[in-house]
Amino acid sequence: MIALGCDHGGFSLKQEIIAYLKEQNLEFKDYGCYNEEACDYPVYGKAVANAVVNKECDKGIIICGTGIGISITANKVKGIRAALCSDCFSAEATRLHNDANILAMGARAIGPGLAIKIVDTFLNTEFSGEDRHKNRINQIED
Ligand SMILES: O=C[C@H](O)[C@H](O)[C@H](O)COP(=O)(O)O
Repeated sequence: MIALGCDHGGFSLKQEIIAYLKEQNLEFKDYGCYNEEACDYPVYGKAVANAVVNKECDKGIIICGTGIGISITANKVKGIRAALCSDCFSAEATRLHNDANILAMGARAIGPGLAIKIVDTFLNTEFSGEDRHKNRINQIED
């Protein structure tokens, strides 16, 4: 189950991602926002982060204008490793090395075509499980 969240700046890209997830028969829960009316990204970043740490969802995807505010918010929640990605290399590397559990993107920074590729890469790359990476993740948790 994938948790989705955005602010008004990310709403339209989130709709594109929802269409893609439906096409792929992937289950998701949408934690808002639900329209383009101005709102505050911390509300939705926190909701998705909580859904992931509480194990209601396995991974999260969060979007705001830049992806920055909403990723800063999510990373305040213990256990969250949110990665702001605007390329597929980073999306793959953050799964392999950081076992990132939330993908953040900036809807004003990248287009929907690239965003979908990034989502696909993020969701289809497993953590490498290598000891050096586990050790570093443990240090983050500490
Ligand atoms: O990091 C913050 C996000 O990019 C927000 O989406 C952005 O600050 C919203 O800006 P505005 O309220 O001017 O639409």
